[in-house]
Amino acid sequence: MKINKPKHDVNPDLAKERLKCNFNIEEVTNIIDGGKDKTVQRKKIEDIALNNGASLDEVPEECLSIKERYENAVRKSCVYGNLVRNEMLEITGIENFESPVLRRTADAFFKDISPFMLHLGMFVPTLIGQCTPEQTAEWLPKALDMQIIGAYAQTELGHGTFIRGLETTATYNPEKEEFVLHSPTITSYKWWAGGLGKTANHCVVMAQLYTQGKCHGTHLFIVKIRDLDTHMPLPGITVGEIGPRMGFSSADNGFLRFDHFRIPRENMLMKHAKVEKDGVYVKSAKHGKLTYGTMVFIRVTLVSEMSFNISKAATIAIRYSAVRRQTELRPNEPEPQILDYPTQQHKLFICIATAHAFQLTSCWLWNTFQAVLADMKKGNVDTLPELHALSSCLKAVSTSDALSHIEQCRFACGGHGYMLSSNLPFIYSFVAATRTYEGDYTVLLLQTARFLVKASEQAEAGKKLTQTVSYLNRTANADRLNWDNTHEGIIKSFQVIAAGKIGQCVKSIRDRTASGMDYEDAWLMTTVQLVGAAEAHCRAVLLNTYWSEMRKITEASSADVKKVMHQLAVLYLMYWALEKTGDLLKYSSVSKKDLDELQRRYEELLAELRPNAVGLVDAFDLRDEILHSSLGSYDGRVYERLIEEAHKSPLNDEPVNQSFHKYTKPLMLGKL
Ligand SMILES: CCCCCCCCCC/C=C\CCCCCCCCCC(=O)SCCNC(=O)CCNC(=O)[C@H](O)C(C)(C)COP(=O)(O)OP(=O)(O)OC[C@H]1O[C@@H](n2cnc3c(N)ncnc32)[C@H](O)[C@@H]1OP(=O)(O)O
Ligand SMILES: Cc1cc2nc3c(=O)[nH]c(=O)nc-3n(C[C@H](O)[C@H](O)[C@H](O)COP(=O)(O)OP(=O)(O)OC[C@H]3O[C@@H](n4cnc5c(N)ncnc54)[C@H](O)[C@@H]3O)c2cc1C
Repeated sequence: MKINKPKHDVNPDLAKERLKCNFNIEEVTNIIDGGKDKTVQRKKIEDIALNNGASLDEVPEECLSIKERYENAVRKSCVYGNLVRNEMLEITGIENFESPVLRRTADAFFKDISPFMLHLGMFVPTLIGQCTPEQTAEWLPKALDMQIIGAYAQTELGHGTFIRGLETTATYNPEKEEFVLHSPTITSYKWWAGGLGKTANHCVVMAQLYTQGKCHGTHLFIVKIRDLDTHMPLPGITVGEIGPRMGFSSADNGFLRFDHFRIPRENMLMKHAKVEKDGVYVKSAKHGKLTYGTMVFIRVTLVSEMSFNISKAATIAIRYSAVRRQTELRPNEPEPQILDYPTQQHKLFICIATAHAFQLTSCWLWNTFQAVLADMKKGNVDTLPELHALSSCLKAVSTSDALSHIEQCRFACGGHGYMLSSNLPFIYSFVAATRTYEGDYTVLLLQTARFLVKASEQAEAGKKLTQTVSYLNRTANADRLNWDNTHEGIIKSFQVIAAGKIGQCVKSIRDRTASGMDYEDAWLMTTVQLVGAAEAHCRAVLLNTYWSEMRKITEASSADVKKVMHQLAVLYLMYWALEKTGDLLKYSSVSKKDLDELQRRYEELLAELRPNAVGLVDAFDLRDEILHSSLGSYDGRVYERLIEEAHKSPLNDEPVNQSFHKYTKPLMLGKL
């Protein structure tokens, strides 16, 4: 594999690490990309970005003012958008406009985020999923060609989670064949939509549909909010940016208020329901929640997005840990590389394993999603509830795990990890938002719990369950599992934990209703346990999927690659078994001796993986221009880069800052 040659000598410690690596790095890269041809395609697309000015910021993004950051991000988005439409989509195929490769390449342009991300990320998928064929023909080519730029305006100031509580109204007027969009209250302001504040000229709006005097619940509408020539907001539209946030600093999350704003009837997205010219409401969907389709789609894609973000953080922290030396172990001996500390390995190797676990699970989830779409095309919506339950818990757990692993990577880099130039704070604050957006962590786990409680009751009644919950059929009446210290045994024990927790929830709800509580209150009182049960189910799914997909995907691999991929998966199983010892003690016959043995094996495994650590992150094949990190670049010039970045601080533009003469000196002289 052609590695982009570093311009400088590689740090000697890092160079030695690469010599220690005992597997074929390119083979692992191909596995991660999904095949050799995919690696070639990815590199081709990355080359297009890198040869066209990506990563060329004279002043680092973080040193710009809010306005400058936004304007710079728009400039780069236009260069990038143009490359996407003219060159990259030709390679991926237009149907793969959401390809992870495009997403990954975008990072070569944006350290933080593109104000156009939601255009491709949510606006376009909504058009694809919610339009009739006529509407698709009208809007989609314009959106893909970026003749119109869109946002997804669902959340309001008063409601994000509870979609049924949204207050924006779309009232149909049959005389004019128009909908009137209105924001009746302060809490009905649309709030948060990415790109809505300053960038978008269109948006998809979720609003309560009224026709013939009746409310039919939330539906989607496409709305032009700005003049395409002047970009001025149209009369009846108040639109702006919501203000600085923890991350997303180069984008324009927006607010939007409608004052009796009129749109043509055809602007209701009518794939699943429509309003006839005379105002008659017709529902064609066989499932009530198909208008939520974009959210399901994004939840599915976020699992792969989390893999990518963990792989960036792990690459930075592991390369840095190979370069960094700290603390004498024995007098007069060189200080060890911090990567030699088992505590450091404990923080970091799980990140490599998790990146693989999420990548393989995301491919499996994507295939499940495609199968459900195919079913729905044939009019069968029976598989949707399982997909919703699965995508909800995997979105919740993958974003939450990614966040804590990335924070560990930052801890692993000590003080330098706190520098924006390390890129870890950017990655962290980007991922922090994913735990909330597209469905809050707790809320989504409670969605999965609804499905699990029903499934458990069906298992109790002797019904055969679908694949991801079929373990409930086997474990419904199991009390404590006999501990079996094999890999399959660990996976089974997680299924028994999940089944036990779900069973306990069902019992709590029944006990509470039996003592006179109504079902809603009994459910509410049990929600802490229900979240735990859904998380346990998700862990069982993740462990099982990672293990079985890893074995499948490495069937034809070389022995060394097989070995290291196997070691990572075993590490993942052991890590989670040790994290959940309380649950294992409760639901299996595991003994203190078994757990001590597991701990010993885990520590040995860290040592076995140690020589391959740098090779494993090199296999993620993240070019420096995508990584943007003073600590994580391929050549390991950590200290030189930290100094170079420090010199870029605008505060170093002059030797004395004017504030000295204005304020400090008068203070020193007692003249203030
Ligand atoms: C041009 C240059 C471009 C440069 C950039 C390049 C970028 C490259 C491409 C980018 C690629 C990828 C990046 C992607 C980035 C995305 C960024 C996203 C940003 C964030 C966007 C948002 O946040 S949008 C807003 C999201 N909001 C939410 O998620 C809200 C959460 N709430 C809900 O989902 C629901 O309201 C609820 C699930 C909590 C409950 O809903 P509701 O009250 O209506 O339902 P009920 O409780 O009554 O349930 C009834 C039954 O329905 C079931 N249900 C609920 N939801 C669903 C569903 N979605 N599907 C199926 N079934 C569902 C529910 O379980 C109930 O079932 P029963 O129990 O059987 O009754
Ligand atoms: C960076 C970012 C970008 C975003 N982009 C967009 C966008 O482009 N378009 C868009 O429409 N929206 C967007 N959002 C909004 C996002 O989807 C919502 O913030 C998210 O769905 C959570 O809703 P909320 O803010 O109302 O939180 P709330 O629902 O108010 O949550 C607050 C707390 O209450 C708890 N809670 C709420 N309901 C329940 C319940 N039923 N049971 C138990 N606990 C509960 C939650 O767990 C949480 O702890 C974005 C948000 C962020 C942070």
